[in-house]
Amino acid sequence: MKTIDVKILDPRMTEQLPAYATSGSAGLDLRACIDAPVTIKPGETHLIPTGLAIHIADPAYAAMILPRSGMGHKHGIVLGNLVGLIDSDYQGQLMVSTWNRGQAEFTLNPMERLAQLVIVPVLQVAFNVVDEFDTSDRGVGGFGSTGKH
Ligand SMILES: O=c1ccn([C@H]2C[C@H](O)[C@@H](COP(=O)(O)OP(=O)(O)OP(=O)(O)O)O2)c(=O)[nH]1
Ligand SMILES: [Mg+2]
Repeated sequence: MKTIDVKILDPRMTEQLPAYATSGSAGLDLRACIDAPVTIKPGETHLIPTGLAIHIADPAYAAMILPRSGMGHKHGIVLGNLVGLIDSDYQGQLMVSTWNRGQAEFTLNPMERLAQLVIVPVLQVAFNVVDEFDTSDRGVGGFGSTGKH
């Protein structure tokens, strides 16, 4: 397993470092490091601190912040940026843009698990400028060009 550096910015996280819930888990749950409950009205977005900073350091990796399915499906709590992308050289606090896309108020409690972090491989590329591409099966077809069924 790869190891990355983490800074604990909120002492409450010392005992609750994100961990894989099962041996096959892809995500590490992030907690709302807030001092008091935060009520998020329908349509509102709040930037919620997680009490942690990570430094991935290796440009061949990044982290993504994704919603938790239960929060998104049951409570309409998803991400204001839809997906958070954490650069390998980012050293600041992990922040969760928390959007209530539902119809009802949602109260986020201190240290509640609100989103999840996934570490993913990344390939950095250089551009080779061309006038024409080599022929491909798809060509420029997209946006439903292969039909519905
Ligand atoms: O949900 C998120 C998304 C981003 N970040 C941090 C880590 C990331 O490396 C940095 C910049 O994110 P991004 O590049 O997506 O935002 P930007 O609006 O382009 O800001 P910048 O100009 O700082 O790159 O903000 C978070 O903490 N949470
Ligand atoms: Mg950016």
